[in-house]
Amino acid sequence: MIDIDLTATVSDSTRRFTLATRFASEAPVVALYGASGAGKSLTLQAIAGLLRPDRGHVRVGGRVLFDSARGVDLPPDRRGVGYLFQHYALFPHLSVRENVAFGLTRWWRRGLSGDRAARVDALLRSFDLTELARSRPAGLSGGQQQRVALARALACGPELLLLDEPFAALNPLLRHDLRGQLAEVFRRWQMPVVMITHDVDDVLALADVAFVVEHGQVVREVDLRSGEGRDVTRRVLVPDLDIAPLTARERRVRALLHVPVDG
Ligand SMILES: Nc1ncnc2c1ncn2[C@@H]1O[C@H](COP(=O)(O)OP(=O)(O)OP(=O)(O)O)[C@@H](O)[C@H]1O
Repeated sequence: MIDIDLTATVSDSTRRFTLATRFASEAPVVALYGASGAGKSLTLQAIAGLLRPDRGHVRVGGRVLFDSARGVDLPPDRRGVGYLFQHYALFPHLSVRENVAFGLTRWWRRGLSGDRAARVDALLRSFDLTELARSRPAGLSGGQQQRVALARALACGPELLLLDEPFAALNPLLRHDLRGQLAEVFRRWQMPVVMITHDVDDVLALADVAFVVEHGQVVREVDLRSGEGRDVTRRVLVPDLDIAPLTARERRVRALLHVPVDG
């Protein structure tokens, strides 16, 4: 269960933006969907503890991560949250293995103990990165970089995974293929996910519930679990099916999200 109700104000010398976001869901995969600048990344940062809200609460699976009324404000490293940054933010001077190990930062500085080294190796295997372990990120494909970033986000054993535009760094063809892979990661790791996107196809392929964000506020909730189930995810995994016309469900979801049916 994720339960968010917060307000935050960010400003610099020329701009001021107010976030007043509120949503709650028990769905495994929640999407925050909205246009660029709507306030999605700031919401994710507030959940992760990278942005301090003015007031409100952030609760995840019964744990209180932030509650202004109760004086609770856990630091990022105690929130149990894995964060996949937009464009992945891999460290260019570190190898794949070192990047993944960085998810265990505090121990990394003093070297990895046996247990943690084993965990990193298991993550590398799990994301099919073992053979790339000594490579630098610049030499990797977009999909490989995404896998490194996911492995790093999962290294600390988080209870919630936050994904900021997981496909933003990829070309459209690769996005299509990697949606299926990400759906597989969600199934395998079985942890709640909050994903932000401005692509309706990400929502259709991956989310159970979508919250539409506009001007710093959640204005609409769309439950994608009703009706035909996860047929759209199957269509992504079987690309040939993608040439089929939109299903009735896709049309309904696009209408709810206010996306043109041919858009
Ligand atoms: N430190 C800041 N000072 C002033 N304005 C800011 C600051 N940080 C973000 N903003 C503004 O707040 C708004 C919301 O930003 P946010 O990054 O959450 O948008 P977003 O919905 O994630 O957009 P995108 O999809 O492009 O990443 C934007 O207009 C942004 O310019």
